[in-house]
Amino acid sequence: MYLKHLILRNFRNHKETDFHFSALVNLIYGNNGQGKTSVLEAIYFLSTGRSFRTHNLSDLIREGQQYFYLEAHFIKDELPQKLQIYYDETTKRIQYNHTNYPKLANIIGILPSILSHPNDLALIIGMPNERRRFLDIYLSQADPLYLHHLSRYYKAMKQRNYALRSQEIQTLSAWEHIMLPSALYLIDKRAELSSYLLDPAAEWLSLLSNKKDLLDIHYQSSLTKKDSSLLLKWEKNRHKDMLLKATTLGPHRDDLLFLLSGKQAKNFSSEGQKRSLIYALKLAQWNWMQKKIGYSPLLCIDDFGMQLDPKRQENLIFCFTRFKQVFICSANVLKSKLPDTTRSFWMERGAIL
Ligand SMILES: Nc1ncnc2c1ncn2[C@@H]1O[C@H](COP(=O)(O)OP(=O)(O)OP(=O)(O)O)[C@@H](O)[C@H]1O
Repeated sequence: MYLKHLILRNFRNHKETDFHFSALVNLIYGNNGQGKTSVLEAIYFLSTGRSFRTHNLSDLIREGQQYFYLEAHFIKDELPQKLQIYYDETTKRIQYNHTNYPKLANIIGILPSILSHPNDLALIIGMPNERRRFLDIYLSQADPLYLHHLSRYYKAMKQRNYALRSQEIQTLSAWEHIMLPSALYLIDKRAELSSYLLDPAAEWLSLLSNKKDLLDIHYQSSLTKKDSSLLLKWEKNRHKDMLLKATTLGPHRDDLLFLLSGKQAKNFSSEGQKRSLIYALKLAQWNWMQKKIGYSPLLCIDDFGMQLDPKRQENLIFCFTRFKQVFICSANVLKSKLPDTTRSFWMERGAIL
């Protein structure tokens, strides 16, 4: 897949910006606050129907304007395709080729992408829910059944929590029986993804760090080999859960552990090592998604090379040569370090100069 042409109209600080991208590396560079990240935000929006900076679509409309419009022309399955999104305070229009879609959620999967953003650090230093979200987002994109079980599990668990709070002991078992198949599906798929990510992520990290950082990933599940019945555990925990008014065990409490050279990255690794680990995970995710969907997703990297030393930055650039289409945003990356085939766009006040 290859994003050829992108139009941003009244999107963030872009009035009307027209990008003709290279099928390989694209560098969007310029000083702070000029509209670089907004380009990646537009690509992410076309990919997921969401922004990674706001839940409020009005924030995306250029100040003083009434609407925003995005148009992407891309080649997929060797065919030229087009995706358009228009939004004003009252109307949303989503058109994929000649079909109109009612909801933004319908566009998920049309223009798949992997984004690396500075906030991704939360994946390592943040709470376990950040790491579960990381797994859930990618599993849901690639497997509709996962999304079904995720929603089914959380809905049933909410009901179980309600029953715990209102002391309706007789209904607990029914909710637990609904939660069980979905819980098992979520745990199984998350463990599978974690173990799949390990090899490519370890390989990318070794490349980035000149073989210094050795990665290990463990999915910490509520279901262990020693104690394999969730149903029995929920039953055993009912008294405790009733006191705490919440379900204390299940995939909603699971976590992902990142170890660097045997030590927990969250507590032991330097900032540059954590950033390198994030890049390695994102590149591994790209590998995983490509395998799942059968073609290359777009790779978007915001604030390229942040906190990496020059050698690691150089290694990261070398990694790009293994990918198809890449979009890099940076306020300071040197053009000369990037491959000769890179197409560069210098941004100033929401326009290409
Ligand atoms: N709805 C909007 N209308 C107009 N301008 C906006 C809107 N939303 C954000 N901006 C402004 O757009 C500018 C560009 O933001 P963006 O994050 O894309 O910049 P950037 O070039 O990536 O900056 P940095 O290098 O600092 O990350 C910012 O100055 C921001 O205040």
